[in-house]
Amino acid sequence: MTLEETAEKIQTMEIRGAGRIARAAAQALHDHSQTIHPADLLTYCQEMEKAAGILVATRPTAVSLPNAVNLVMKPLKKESELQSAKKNLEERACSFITRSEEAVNKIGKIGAKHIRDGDVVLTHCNSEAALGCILKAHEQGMNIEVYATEVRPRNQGHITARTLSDAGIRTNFIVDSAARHFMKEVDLCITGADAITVNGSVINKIGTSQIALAAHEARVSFLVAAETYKFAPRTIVGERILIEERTPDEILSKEMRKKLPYVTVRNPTFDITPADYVDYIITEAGVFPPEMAYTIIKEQLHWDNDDMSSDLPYCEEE
Ligand SMILES: O=C(COP(=O)(O)O)[C@H](O)[C@H](O)COP(=O)(O)O
Repeated sequence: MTLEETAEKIQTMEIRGAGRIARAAAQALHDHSQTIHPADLLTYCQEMEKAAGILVATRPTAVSLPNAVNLVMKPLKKESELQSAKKNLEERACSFITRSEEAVNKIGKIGAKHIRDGDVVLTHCNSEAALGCILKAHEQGMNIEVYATEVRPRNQGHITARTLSDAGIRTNFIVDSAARHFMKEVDLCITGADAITVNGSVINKIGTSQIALAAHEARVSFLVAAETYKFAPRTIVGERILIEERTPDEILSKEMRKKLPYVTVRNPTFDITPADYVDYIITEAGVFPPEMAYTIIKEQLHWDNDDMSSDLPYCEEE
């Protein structure tokens, strides 16, 4: 698959979910590096930088995407020779993919410890990190039941329901607006995250914050399962996470909209759950309260003030 094809698949959501997007971007950079034959290091860096820009522009909210691209691209600046620059970049891409897969597995194992036999768990959207916890608990013999939301408008809940059903987990499939109605039957909620800010706010699929609010009201625990590369370093210096708003076609067809001249369709893809409504975040490095986001960014992502300035350019002309 070419880099442009990967970018297109991420944009159209054929590849979706923050972890998968990050791994696909790393793979695309790896493959692109292997495909191109630049004359010198500077040309290589410039071509890779262009490729990185194309990938990062596909979806604006999942911080896993720029974080993955940065991890692969940033050390390029220190390279002095073309062949080793290529080799090292390709190795970093592969190592990110491996670490990302390992992180999801680890989160499943850690998360399962926070689920008790007999629990009723509610999940929203389709998060491999959140589902990993539920699947692991089931695998360990716990008798659990799940409420899975539909997730309008793109119906990611259908994938979640299929995965749970295939695993033999009793699942109640509900429309998004039924979450509060059923909250009294739920023991804990687990979702994934597209981004986590320095103040512990969690950005995830639209509707997550309403579910967190309903959980808070019902005194039901609300957990977030997220790899450490979902934390957003530049929120330390006040950068806001952009909430993607997708085409109205996902909600009402052009034909329908033509008949409703006074109606504007709004389609935000994610929302922000304040840290106050999040009990804790399950990462591959352990379980943390949302208030510890700063420490995770500093200690797990190893970001320093230099990193804060700018990600681009990854290469500098002599
Ligand atoms: O909101 C979504 C997916 O949104 P979309 O379908 O719009 O990409 C998921 O909950 C997070 O990305 C976490 O997923 P994961 O744990 O798999 O990274």
